[in-house]
Amino acid sequence: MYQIEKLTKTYTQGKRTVHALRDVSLRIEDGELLSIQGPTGGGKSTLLQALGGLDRPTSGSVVLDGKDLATMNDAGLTRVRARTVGFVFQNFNLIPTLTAQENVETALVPAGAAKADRARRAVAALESVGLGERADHLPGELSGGQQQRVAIARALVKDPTVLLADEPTGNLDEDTRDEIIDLLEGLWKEQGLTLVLVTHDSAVAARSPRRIRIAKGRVKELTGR
Ligand SMILES: Nc1ncnc2c1ncn2[C@@H]1O[C@H](COP(=O)(O)OP(=O)(O)OP(=O)(O)O)[C@@H](O)[C@H]1O
Repeated sequence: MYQIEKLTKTYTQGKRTVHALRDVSLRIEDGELLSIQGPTGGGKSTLLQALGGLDRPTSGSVVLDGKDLATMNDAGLTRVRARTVGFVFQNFNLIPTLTAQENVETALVPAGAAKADRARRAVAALESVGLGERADHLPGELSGGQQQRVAIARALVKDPTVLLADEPTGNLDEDTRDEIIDLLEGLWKEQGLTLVLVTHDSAVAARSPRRIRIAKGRVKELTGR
């Protein structure tokens, strides 16, 4: 469970101070599927980065399973990212010179998994996203939808409890978008994940049981909680 209290993030751009998040308070239950919508520059990615311990807030707290990511030391944050939280991005962020399997295996290195264990788990993760046959393909030999499947396998191979997805369908056509959302929804249900999905796409957000909107750094519930 996430308990976020008075989360504020400011950036300095030259002489200007940008308030990316202003006093955001939010609770996200275990196993919840939450989508985040809002205009560009509203603070969506900043919130996701705070949830994943990728960036420290200016003030406030982000408590995940009783531990505050806002004040945790670097070693603690590395552990959270290695074990507890998986990320999926709009641009897939695969390493172009590594095969699909090798890309997935990279996620197991920080937690110290042995080579044989990494290989076995990476193949199983690729199978779970329907890409068992493509394990030895390079990203450049795969379609956008297939590359995003590899990225999803990489995010989930470490058995995280939380999956954070930042515009995961932003670079895909409508059919592929629907396939990827079907896949994420299926994995969310099967694995009991907490899934937080940033999306510009109302058709994607409409499938979430809970939706929030972030604009000018402030959060509004759209589903009447
Ligand atoms: N590293 C940074 N340095 C300075 N300003 C930043 C930085 N990251 C984000 N910002 C600013 O913070 C505000 C919120 O940005 P954020 O990326 O969270 O918005 P967003 O809702 O995800 O937008 P988009 O939909 O375009 O991705 C914007 O004004 C942005 O310019």
